Amino acid sequence: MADKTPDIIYTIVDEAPELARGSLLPIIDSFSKAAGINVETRDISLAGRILALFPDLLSEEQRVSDDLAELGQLVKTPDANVIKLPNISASVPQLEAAIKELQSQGYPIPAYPADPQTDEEKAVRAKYDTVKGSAVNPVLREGNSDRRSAKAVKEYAKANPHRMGEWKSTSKTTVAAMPGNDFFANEKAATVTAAQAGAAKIVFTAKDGSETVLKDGLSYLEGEIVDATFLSAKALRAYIKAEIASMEPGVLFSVHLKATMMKVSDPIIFGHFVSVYLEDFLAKHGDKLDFNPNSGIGALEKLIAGNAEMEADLKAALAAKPAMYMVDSDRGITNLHVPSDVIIDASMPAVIKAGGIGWGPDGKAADTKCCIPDNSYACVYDETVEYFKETGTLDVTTCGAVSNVGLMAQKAEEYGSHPTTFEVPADGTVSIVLASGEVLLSNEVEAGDIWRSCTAKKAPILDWIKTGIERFDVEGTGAFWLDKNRAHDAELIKYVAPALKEARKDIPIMDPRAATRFSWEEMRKGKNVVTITGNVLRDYLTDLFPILELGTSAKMLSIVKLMNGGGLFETGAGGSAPKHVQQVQEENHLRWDSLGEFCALGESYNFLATKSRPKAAVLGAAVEVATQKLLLENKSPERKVGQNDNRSSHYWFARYWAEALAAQGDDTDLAAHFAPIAKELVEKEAVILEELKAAEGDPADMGGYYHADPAKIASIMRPSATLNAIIG
Ligand SMILES: NC(=O)C1=CN([C@@H]2O[C@H](COP(=O)(O)OP(=O)(O)OC[C@H]3O[C@@H](n4cnc5c(N)ncnc54)[C@H](OP(=O)(O)O)[C@@H]3O)[C@@H](O)[C@H]2O)C=CC1
Ligand SMILES: O=C(O)CCC(=O)C(=O)O
Ligand SMILES: [Mg+2]
Repeated sequence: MADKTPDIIYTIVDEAPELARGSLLPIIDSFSKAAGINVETRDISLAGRILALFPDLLSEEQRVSDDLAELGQLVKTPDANVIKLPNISASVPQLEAAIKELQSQGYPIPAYPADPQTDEEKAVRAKYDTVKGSAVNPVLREGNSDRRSAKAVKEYAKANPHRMGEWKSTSKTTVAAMPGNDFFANEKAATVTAAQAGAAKIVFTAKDGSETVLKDGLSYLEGEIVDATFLSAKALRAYIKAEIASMEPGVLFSVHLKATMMKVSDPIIFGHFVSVYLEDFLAKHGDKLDFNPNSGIGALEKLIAGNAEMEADLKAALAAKPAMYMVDSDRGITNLHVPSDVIIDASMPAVIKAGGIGWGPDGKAADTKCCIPDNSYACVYDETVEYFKETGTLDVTTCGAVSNVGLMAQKAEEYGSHPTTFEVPADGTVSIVLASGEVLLSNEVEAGDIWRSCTAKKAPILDWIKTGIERFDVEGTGAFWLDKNRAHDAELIKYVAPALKEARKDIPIMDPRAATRFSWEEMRKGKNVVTITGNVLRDYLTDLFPILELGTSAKMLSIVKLMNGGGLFETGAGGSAPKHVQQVQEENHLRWDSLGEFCALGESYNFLATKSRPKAAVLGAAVEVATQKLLLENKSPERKVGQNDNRSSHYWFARYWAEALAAQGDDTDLAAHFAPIAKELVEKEAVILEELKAAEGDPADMGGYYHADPAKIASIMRPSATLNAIIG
């Protein structure tokens, strides 16, 4: 770790937010320096994390530090002040593409061993698995989550309603979950007692009595909630077949999972959808091909490219099934092409915002059946779809704001369950066995079932309840989203109910389906509502409500109050917007909106100000003024070449920020420093905007996708010499 913790750490990430950093960070650096605040970067990009795995194979110039490990330590200290932008949570196809790109740039790193055989291959695979999927957020999120829209952002959305598709009561769009034998139905849970605390392991016992330790070295704290559940592979396949068979004509078929965050379970579930969809093709050719359905139809297409018979058979196999919801109909990318293309938290709100429609292979909009296998959370989307069929399109000019307080700290619940998730090898029993030999929980399973155990620790649970009550007091309405009929939630209620009683708070505890309807009804009346939820619902709801209310979750304020006193300020509630990068590559227009970064930046300065740094308070207050003005003056990015884009919105942000600093009276030094800067930014408006606009229209060469060339990015993102000279 560096000698002195930087005042603020800004993260180097991937895709659109990384492009945006190229233009925004120089502005932040320059403004911070004037206030004696040092801002440093740390690299948590996918490429950076891959390179950090192989110091021994790289030359000195190629070697990079393991910044994620450093940040993982830092967030456990009170000094942490980290602005975290969204990063790629890599699926296997993304990981392979990033590795290939790095190899092509001369980095001698090994290929991803899809099917490791030798010890060496197994070791490489184990390394790569540490960067696969959501490998960053669970490490940094040492606190619970507080996500809401800033007042100015919400007011702007009400005054400037975004486009919404029309909901009709005749819509044939539905959500389809498994009839049973899923994670929800099979869940068992226990709260660890003082006597049970300590070491534990997960053991598989086959029918013949032979035992395999699936995971050793677990350790439970007193008060920790532990659960064990599984999803039956047979039941899953039967459900997929039944849902395909019962498709209505004209309706698109789709599946919505989180193969990135749920990196062990969900790629397997995705693979079952792929193999059932392609059953005719795989029956004929499967044996001849080294194809893992978990990688998707995209991987299969690459494998069979050039084989005319197989290509024709694949086409026929797909044509024999109902039309699929498309990721990109122009390029023929289906829902089942890549496991990370359709990610439920973003994909379901998009369907709902559009009025219950997806896009089919013909490029036309159509009603869509949305398969979400597990009943734990499918009910939220099912209830939402039914609610909109009943009540029609949401009026965003009058609806209230829905905020969330989510139990997230210390790898809470499903999002921390990757090391304790297994595809069961044979029929038998999976048990959690304590050091005493006591079996805490066990499930009878069959070969292929997906078994998993999740935990939630007591200290984060108590902190979450406290934070939830505080936000409820601010908003005035809301609920704890817990289902007394779900084993894990029933254990949580044993914490929540007494805490509410002790605090004399009358906050309802509702199951997710009831809470969904309650929240839509309350917010439709114009009320502000807090949803106090577990980790998965935190993720899902902080896209669902904002995407409908604000048009995008990128505008959310996303604060993680770290358990040991530090602050982690995330930008928005969404991801890294690959489509935005595509547009830059094609016509050099970046429609990424940095409003999330502005909100996080303001909070980060305000947090620094609490550590006796008064100038940070001045910068923070001015960021808020600038952000409000930017909204008021409509200077956010738009979608088309020639309109405002990310870079021009940063010009306006810098200008309004400098103007606010020049105008304030709390710190005369800062006012004097920024007065001439503000003046120059105003005077040179026309030439700066002209320089920025002149850069647009033609394809842009980034010199790499996952590991772009910093010089090329700087020239793409900072094309105004005039602005650069003023910023310095
Ligand atoms: N916190 C994190 O680190 C997160 C990371 N991810 C990662 O992000 C990647 C992409 O995920 P995906 O599910 O496609 O979701 P995204 O949130 O990246 O994108 C969905 C859509 O939301 C809109 N959008 C998102 N952010 C902005 C913004 N700042 N300004 C304007 N519009 C925005 C865009 O719509 P349009 O195209 O219509 O303009 C975009 O295509 C994945 O690799 C995933 O793992 C995902 C979620 C969180
Ligand atoms: O870490 C990830 O993969 C996704 C995180 C996410 O979607 C969220 O926090 O909203
Ligand atoms: Mg999310």
